[in-house]
Amino acid sequence: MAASAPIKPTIYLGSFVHSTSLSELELADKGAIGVDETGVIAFVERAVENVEDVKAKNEGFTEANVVEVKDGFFFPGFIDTHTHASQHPNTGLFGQTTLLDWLQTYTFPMESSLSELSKAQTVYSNFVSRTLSHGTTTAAYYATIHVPTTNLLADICLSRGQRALVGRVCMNTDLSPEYYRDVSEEQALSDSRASIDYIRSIDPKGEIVQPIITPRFAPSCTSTCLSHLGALAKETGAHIQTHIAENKPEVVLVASLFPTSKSYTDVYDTAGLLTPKTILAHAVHLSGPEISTIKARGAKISHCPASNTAITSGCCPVRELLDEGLTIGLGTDVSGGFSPSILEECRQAIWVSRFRAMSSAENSKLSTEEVLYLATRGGAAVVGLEDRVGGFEVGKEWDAQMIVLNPVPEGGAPEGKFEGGVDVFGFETLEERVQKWVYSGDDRNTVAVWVRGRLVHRTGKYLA
Ligand SMILES: O=c1[nH]c(=O)c2nc[nH]c2[nH]1
Repeated sequence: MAASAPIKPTIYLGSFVHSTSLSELELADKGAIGVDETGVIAFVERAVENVEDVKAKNEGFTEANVVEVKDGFFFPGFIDTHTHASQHPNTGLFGQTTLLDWLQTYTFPMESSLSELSKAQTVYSNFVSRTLSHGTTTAAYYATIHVPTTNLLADICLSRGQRALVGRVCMNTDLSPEYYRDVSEEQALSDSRASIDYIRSIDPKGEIVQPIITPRFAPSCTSTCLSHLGALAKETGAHIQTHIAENKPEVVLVASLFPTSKSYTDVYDTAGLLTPKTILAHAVHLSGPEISTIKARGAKISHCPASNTAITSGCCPVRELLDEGLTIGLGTDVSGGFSPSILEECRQAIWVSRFRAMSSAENSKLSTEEVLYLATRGGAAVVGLEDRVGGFEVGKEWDAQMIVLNPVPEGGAPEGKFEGGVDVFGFETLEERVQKWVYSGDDRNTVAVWVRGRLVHRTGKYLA
């Protein structure tokens, strides 16, 4: 279905849960959320006893569809602020490597092979299906240096209805192998421009897909290349994504490659790459002055805890970054990260914060409420969609997932009865159900997913 084709007004009936602030969730037991024919939330009602009354009193909803959640709740779609679609086949493959040798051993060979259209079609279609199945309604994607297959990823997101920022990766230094690098600064610029133009041609209003300028990271780009990309961002108003201060040897490498820069952050700042539309992934090893500069420029942070642990980059001081007032979302960072699930990233963010609390930083523990905020409203602010998605308010678009929690049945699973690894017994409060989902849930609990009111994923038994 075309992204802007009208849909039937629908009332989403039953419990809903969303963040109202960093530390608070609203848990509404008997909700009714009306979504109009454009996919926008028209009303949000609480303590609903009878859906017929809701239909009668809301103009345009007398004939509305009703989608009811039983044994679960509606939750905002997840926002993955940093992931590499092109590394998906490597998910789980990282061995004992750390960032710089991991790139050479696993990442560049895989990415370079995605010049092939048929392989890219298979990998990207699969990854979009996989992330949707985990409730990811928006993703900031890295593709590869290849324009045709980067554009293909944007086509796939648009046709599947997943919101996406799609980036053609730029890298022109000999950190990358000869078989996989931009041959010149000019090519990095012109290929980036070509991909921006294409993505804007298929979705001129950027309702579902938008381009994002993607210098891989400072060691992959010459300062001229970075400056060209900063100027391109200014000219086109496009978003920017890159990596920063992920591991210590990388920080040392940047200092040696850019000896006149004050810091890693300064390399990007000098090139005009730190803007309110910039997403900086990792940010594990930043100094105080760097944090101040990032804040002053309004750039955003993608916290990628699974990846930071898997390739042993470090423990990002998220509590301190939040206290400094930075805007933060979560990123799966496949395939440094080993899971395409933002729910998994919520758990990993909590664990990393607790390991920090047990070692040095007592007050660093993140709560369930806080990570769910980062996964939704925080992520929305990171990708510049905070006015449109991330929570359930009138005027926001219906990007949502239906979560169902069922106990494991004795002797097997009767048709339509069993979803996932969360056992509920009927006496849990809604708050307890949410906690249990965060710690033991997975994609089996995500039985349906919508973007702008359109169904983009469902399990076989639901909403057939
Ligand atoms: O986690 C990461 N994944 C990458 O692909 C990458 N490239 C530079 N720095 C990186 N970090």
